[in-house]
Amino acid sequence: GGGGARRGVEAFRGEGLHALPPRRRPSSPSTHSIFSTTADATVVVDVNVGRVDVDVDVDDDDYASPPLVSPDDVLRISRGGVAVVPNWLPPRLVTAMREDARRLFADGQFRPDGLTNTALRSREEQGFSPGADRQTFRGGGAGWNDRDVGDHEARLEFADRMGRLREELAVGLDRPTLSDDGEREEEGGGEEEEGGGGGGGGGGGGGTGRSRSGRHEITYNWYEPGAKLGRHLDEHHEETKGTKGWIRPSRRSVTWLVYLNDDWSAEDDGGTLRCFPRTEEGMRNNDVPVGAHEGNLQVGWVGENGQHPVFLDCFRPSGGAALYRVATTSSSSSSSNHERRIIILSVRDFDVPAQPIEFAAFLNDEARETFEQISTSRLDPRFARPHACPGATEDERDETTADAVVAAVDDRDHRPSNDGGTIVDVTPAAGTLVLFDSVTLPHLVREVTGTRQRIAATGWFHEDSQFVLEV
Ligand SMILES: O=C(O)CCC(=O)C(=O)O
Ligand SMILES: [Fe+2]
Repeated sequence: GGGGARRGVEAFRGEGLHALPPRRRPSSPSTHSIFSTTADATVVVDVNVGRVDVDVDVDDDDYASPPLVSPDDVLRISRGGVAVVPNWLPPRLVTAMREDARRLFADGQFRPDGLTNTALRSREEQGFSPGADRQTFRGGGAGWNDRDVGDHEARLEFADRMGRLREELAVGLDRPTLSDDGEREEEGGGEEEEGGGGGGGGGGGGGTGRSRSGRHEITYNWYEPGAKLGRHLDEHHEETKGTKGWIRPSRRSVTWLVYLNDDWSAEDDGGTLRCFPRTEEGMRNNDVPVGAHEGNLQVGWVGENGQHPVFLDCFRPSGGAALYRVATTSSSSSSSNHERRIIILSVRDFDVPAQPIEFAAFLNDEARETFEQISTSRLDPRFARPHACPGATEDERDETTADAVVAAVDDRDHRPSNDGGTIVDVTPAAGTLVLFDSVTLPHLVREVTGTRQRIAATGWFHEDSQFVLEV
């Protein structure tokens, strides 16, 4: 292969460990070796015989690239934080992709795909306005890697890099099915919404959302001046999505964003990505991975710092559902011997109601005191359509109701939901990578206030759903 080693060097950020892929390790376990890597060769120092072998016959594609994400960042993602890595994408590729996106935009290859607050109204009512709505490129006829549109080679190189990042996350986050490429999901099947509640779906976009090369999503995002994206989550517990929740074989697991904007100033240009992660203290006080536990997706937080993930198990032996958290106790004999136990937080097993769902109603008194819900109408405009408002009648499905909801959403947009959360603002500067858990981290894009377009590559790494309903 060509260029693998060079890409590896460009990826190097001067931090983190240099891991060799398993196949480069010596076949004899008795050989005690010290490894180090350079751009051109693998140096094997054989301690036993005092001899130095320089293996220069390394295939570029086998070459051990430096990690694309640090262990610290992986830990941060797994504890409900946001990983931000400036200068992650080589400038050459940033430029090539920005030009590619511009050309595709001029060729009419982008589609409206907004989750602005106007998404509270139905699509037909909405009417698309380029000045307010985000637009997305999901690939030409043959998907992201379509040779017939734009700079196919730049997109291919980028997809390859994201594939390597995905493999690292599969191991680092212990989400093994992230490394599954998956068969292409059947498209067609209509315009079903990923978010289940209508609206733009935060990039969900439904049946045409998948890259044609697999189940993972990879897109370009385009915001004209004036455009923004309301606060939302990128994935929700299946059972909170209504009847459609269980039909997909995979779900969004990790959200990634790579910005392509040269000389972007948050002050002049706006377009800040605002994230609502856990606080540093909360992350320190939690040793349970966020997002899902044994396939049960997270629906909230509990604890003094809102630090403990709360999961929803809807397949209890009773046939009902329960809310629980996971406690880790290290046994006294050995600190490496951790025991995980489940603490049920709901008073009794229950049937998950239709949206809007208030899980707090099912919790015991102590848990209810600190419970903070995610995946809810209060926190996601996709679920806050007029007909989903508590007490809304048929007559109330009008602009007035919608505007009231919009105002409430706007008001809430600019502060964390409670003490367990904090705000992290990210400037969408060229080459910056952002990663977070798709289930647990609310986020929004503030209005683009300058005169330039905000351009990004955006996508989702998928992992297996808990199971697939045969329909
Ligand atoms: O463009 C961004 O910074 C965020 C986009 C986003 O949240 C989404 O597409 O779901
Ligand atoms: Fe999003």
